[in-house]
Amino acid sequence: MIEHNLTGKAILVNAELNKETAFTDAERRRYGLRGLLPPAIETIERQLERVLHQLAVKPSDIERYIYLASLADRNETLFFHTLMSDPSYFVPIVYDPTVAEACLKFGHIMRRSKGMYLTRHMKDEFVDILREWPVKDVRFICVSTGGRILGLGDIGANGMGIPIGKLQLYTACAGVPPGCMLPILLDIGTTNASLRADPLYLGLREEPPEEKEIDAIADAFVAAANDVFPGVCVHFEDWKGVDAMRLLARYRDNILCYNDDIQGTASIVLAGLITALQIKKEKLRDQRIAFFGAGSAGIGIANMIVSAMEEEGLSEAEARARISLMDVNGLIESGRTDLNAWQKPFARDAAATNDLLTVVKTFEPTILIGVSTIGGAFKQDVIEEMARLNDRPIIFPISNPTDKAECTAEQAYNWTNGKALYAAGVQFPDVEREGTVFHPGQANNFYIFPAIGLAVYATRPERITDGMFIAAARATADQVDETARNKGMLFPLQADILQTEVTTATRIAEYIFDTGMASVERPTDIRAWIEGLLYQPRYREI
Ligand SMILES: O=C([O-])CC(=O)C(=O)O
Ligand SMILES: [Mg+2]
Repeated sequence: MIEHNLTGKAILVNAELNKETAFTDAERRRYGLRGLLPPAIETIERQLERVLHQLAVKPSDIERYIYLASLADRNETLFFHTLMSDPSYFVPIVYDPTVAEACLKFGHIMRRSKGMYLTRHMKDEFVDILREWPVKDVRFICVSTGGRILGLGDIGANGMGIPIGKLQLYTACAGVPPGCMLPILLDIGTTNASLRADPLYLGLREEPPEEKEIDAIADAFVAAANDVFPGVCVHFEDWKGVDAMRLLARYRDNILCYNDDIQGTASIVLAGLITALQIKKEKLRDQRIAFFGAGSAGIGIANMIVSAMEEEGLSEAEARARISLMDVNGLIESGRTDLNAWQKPFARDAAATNDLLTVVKTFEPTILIGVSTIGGAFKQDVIEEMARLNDRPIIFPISNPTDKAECTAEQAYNWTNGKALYAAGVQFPDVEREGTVFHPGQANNFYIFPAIGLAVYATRPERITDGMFIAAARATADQVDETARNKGMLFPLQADILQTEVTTATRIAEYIFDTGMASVERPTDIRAWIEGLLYQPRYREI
């Protein structure tokens, strides 16, 4: 039973309460809905049929995205029922890659405002403004400045599509109840001059301030969020890389927060590597890993790999020596004077170069990871060299959306004679080659952050640690069985995403209890307890 004091039309425009044609006769009488609805009384399954019919006649995924966004505004239950009925079909529509197009066009396609917009000019009033949010028990805030959205760069307030989409996946992929979530766009301005010149742009038409001011705004924001919503988890998403790393370091030991681009991405890449190395029957500690890209994702992955190698007995220095990074200015090597604090520990004593092929030839990596946002950066000669050096090269071009991937699945399989163990940030279709079907993996953090969310929702820890993300990686990898691995599959099936993430969340929760970080009592059966908390996309009595 949902508590409320609404009647008539007010119920039909409330997305949480609205059931449209599924209101029973008794509810229609009780709330004065009789003449406001057509006489048919339908099940949610019949309503889903109508949704699918309407989606089928849309000409493109962006149109389907717009339709689904309006459905979410109108009828939350039916929206999640739709997503959860076929996650492998719907995730690419409400999330990457379609959400990329939606963000680029955000000011043009917007219908109804969702979540909250806080601007830098409201800094002294963040508390009062957050109190305007109608829900008091907010447990998750996903906040972005839009400073680096996916591989699209700075798109300012257009980035709002990302906090909205990420939080929808907490529910669709891990069953976290949707009412406790708040997407926020923290508008600090944008460096994107063409957006600032677009008459339909919805954000501040200003350059962002300097780092010190950004930190002051972020400080005011996290303080206000914790003041208004005690116990809230702040999920940072798609900030400019250096801001992301600096602010994670600033807050991770002081408040309940995480950065999905740094920790979530690292966790899913680690999961893919664990599976790939199970296929190869090798250890992580023996690998040599080359990164093309050394921003927040690259550094996040590199650091998590170092931690995982340390667990296998290497020292930190030994682990770092097995990693080579490149950024736009070339190899991260000790002669560089432009390295940031997070890159410096990875500087190698090697000759300066900005040629990836040279790095591959000299460093001889077993694993190549792309986090550069430069589409097509893994050229044929680079991939062929990886195949010459390795019987089964591991190739992970993670940048997204699709046209930013450093190489496609088809290229990787063709250029390695089908030997590559491949995963990208977006889902590429299966590739058929000389009678064999290859299944490219999707190393996307959506396997991880909803499960972290569910575990945090259940156990209420005071901090989020890298250990939780490593536990999530291992749990995800453990769910790829031998039959799947034999087919070269690196991740669990997306069709089973809810079961997968509940299992992952159970493992994270166990870790949280084992390490004494939970603030609730340990139940005897953690999985059953977590299952009891899951949101069900079914109509409840009102
Ligand atoms: O959203 C995604 O698909 C992955 C991600 O975090 C990013 O690219 O920033
Ligand atoms: Mg992101």
